[in-house]
Amino acid sequence: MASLVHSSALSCSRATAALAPLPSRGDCRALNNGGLRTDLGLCRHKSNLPLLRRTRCDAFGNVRAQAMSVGVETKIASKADVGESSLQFVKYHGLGNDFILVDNRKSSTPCISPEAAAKLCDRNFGVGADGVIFVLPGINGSDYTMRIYNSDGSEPEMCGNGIRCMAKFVAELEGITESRSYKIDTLAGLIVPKLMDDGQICVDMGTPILEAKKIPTTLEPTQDGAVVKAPLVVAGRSWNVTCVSMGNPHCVALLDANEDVYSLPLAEIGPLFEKNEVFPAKTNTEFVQVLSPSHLRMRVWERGAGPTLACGTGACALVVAAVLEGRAERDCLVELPGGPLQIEWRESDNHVYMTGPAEIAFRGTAYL
Ligand SMILES: N[C@H](CCC[C@H](N)C(=O)O)C(=O)O
Repeated sequence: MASLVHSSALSCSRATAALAPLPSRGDCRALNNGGLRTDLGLCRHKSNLPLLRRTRCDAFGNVRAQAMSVGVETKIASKADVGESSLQFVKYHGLGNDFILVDNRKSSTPCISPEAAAKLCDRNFGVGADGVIFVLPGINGSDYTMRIYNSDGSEPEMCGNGIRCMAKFVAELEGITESRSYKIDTLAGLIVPKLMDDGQICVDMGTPILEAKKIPTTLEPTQDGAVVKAPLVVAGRSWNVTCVSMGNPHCVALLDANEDVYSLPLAEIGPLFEKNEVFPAKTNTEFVQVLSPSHLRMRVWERGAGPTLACGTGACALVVAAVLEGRAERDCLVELPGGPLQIEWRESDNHVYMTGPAEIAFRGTAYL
């Protein structure tokens, strides 16, 4: 599938700079020695997007000293280059955990397939994202329904950063600017994000699930039916893991106090946890350094998405795990590679509350 992305963020830079005299085709070819196609007298920006007009490109396809016009309505984009259908989307992120959001309110099923979603998530040939989130009509009294596909096309039950982004997106669709809560139905049950006056979103993430077979894991329970500090050998090391579900499965490995979480070979060990046989539905895995009883530092390897800059359900799961292991208080600052989340596992109602940001990045049209 040729996927060309027209991004208004790019096209809005259309004519900001005074156009220098156009180089001849040769200049473009000579400058553009990255083997990029210029047979139509056009450079292609490094993102492989066609530029409307010849322009100076450096060897890496970077546009230089010229405004660039980018878009699928380019005259050269033949039908062969552009698929038959397009998809309007808005790109949001929660601490760098980024998502393509789609207004799907007219139907109760996602408008594109998991395979198409995976292609859109490709960071070279698509929009690039950790997942695609669809806003569907509410059911059983909820305001909306959230469905999400990971960047590998798999469908998880829930996404913490994603539901904060969805709350912001829905408020934009409705033209809401004041603080309000939404009841959002998910495969993990009813989740309630609240837009706060300060722009943050506080989400009632519901109750953590600890029963081993409901994680699910085949690890033997160690504490009241839960898997707490259980040994699991991965990559030749025996880890102590605690398993928590926030609707989606999490394997939490709390490190010794003096071990730097950024010293771990995440790319090597992440997949070995994700696809480990003791997790029949695979798992998200959080590696945690306890800086203090109320300050935890984490890295994550996500099921179906790999290393991400943040994982909201993971941050919730790790606070529950750290409390169960007696290493943290119930209200913690969780430091993720993309930024901080405030997580509270409230004793009064056994619910976990997550507070953090959600930011819009750009709007666009994707061609499928
Ligand atoms: N990859 C996760 C879903 C996204 C979770 C994460 N991005 C979050 O913010 O909670 C899974 O397959 O369970």
